[in-house]
Amino acid sequence: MTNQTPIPVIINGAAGKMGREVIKAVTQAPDLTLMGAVDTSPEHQGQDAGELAGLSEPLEVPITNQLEPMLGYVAGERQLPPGVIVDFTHPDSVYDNVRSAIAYGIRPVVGTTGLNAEQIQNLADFAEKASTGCLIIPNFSIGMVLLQQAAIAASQYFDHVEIIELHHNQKADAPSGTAIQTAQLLAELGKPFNQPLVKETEKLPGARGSVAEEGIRIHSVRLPGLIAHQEVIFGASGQIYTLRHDTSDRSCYMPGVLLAIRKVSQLKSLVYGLEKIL
Ligand SMILES: NC(=O)C1=CN([C@@H]2O[C@H](COP(=O)(O)OP(=O)(O)OC[C@H]3O[C@@H](n4cnc5c(N)ncnc54)[C@H](OP(=O)(O)O)[C@@H]3O)[C@@H](O)[C@H]2O)C=CC1
Ligand SMILES: O=C(O)C1=N[C@H](C(=O)O)C[C@H](O)C1
Repeated sequence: MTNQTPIPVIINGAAGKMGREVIKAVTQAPDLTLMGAVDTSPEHQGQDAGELAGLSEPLEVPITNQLEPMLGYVAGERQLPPGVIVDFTHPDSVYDNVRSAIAYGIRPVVGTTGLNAEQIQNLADFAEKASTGCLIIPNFSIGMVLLQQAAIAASQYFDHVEIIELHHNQKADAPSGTAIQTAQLLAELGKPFNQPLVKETEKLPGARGSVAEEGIRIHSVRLPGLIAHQEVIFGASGQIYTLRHDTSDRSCYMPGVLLAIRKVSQLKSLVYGLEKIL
């Protein structure tokens, strides 16, 4: 792998919590080369990406807010393998970012959550027409994939399930992308969950959480001190079965991010979920 020409990588949202981790991870990977670091945050314009990520040496890659020129620059480097852009920005901008990247032939690896089903379908259509790989991964940690697989297995035997997701209080979207995906995976079984035994009244709106597909409920907690956590709680007569995943450091996402960067150029369409590329 190290003898091959490295894959050019752009990080969008490079100055953010995830972006800084990705700068470190990409820089340490011999088969990848960081060519661009994009972020709209005004206070970081022109700052060196290595310095921003706390590396000992500068990377000579300045932060820029100019996404399209950066996409054009990397797309123009014809002697290099196809470029990849990793997006950890904001739910409001990710859709346009991904469309722009595909238009330039740059393969998106999307960690940003908050895309709705219609947006994902539009991006899938766009990627298909362009024959361009695109990965949308609501959660890059292997522990979450394992939790979801255990939850799918359990859902065949339990008819009642609720999801609690807990995150830091700088998170823009709720419920989390991971919780929505977890509910979708359980709903694929095609059976209704949580048939009510009584007529329920919410004395305060939202007390029973949000209702996802097949009646699966999701509750969102936001507190300083948390990073990212999820419980899937199954209930049946006389027993509770709880699955829980805790993130203590954002480095847990980096093996999944690097895998996605290496895999996305082998794809010709949009793929959703880390479990599909493991
Ligand atoms: N898939 C996964 O495994 C994970 C996904 N996430 C998701 O990733 C996203 C980012 O999370 P996190 O790093 O914690 O967020 P941060 O707010 O720490 O970082 C986002 C960065 O992107 C910048 N930004 C905002 N809009 C744009 C834009 N249009 N173009 C370029 N840069 C932009 C922000 O600047 P400014 O601050 O000035 O707005 C900020 O520097 C969220 O959606 C989160 O849910 C997070 C962790 C894991
Ligand atoms: O904002 C976060 O932090 C996270 N976002 C993703 C989500 O919405 O599921 C992944 C992980 O939970 C961390």
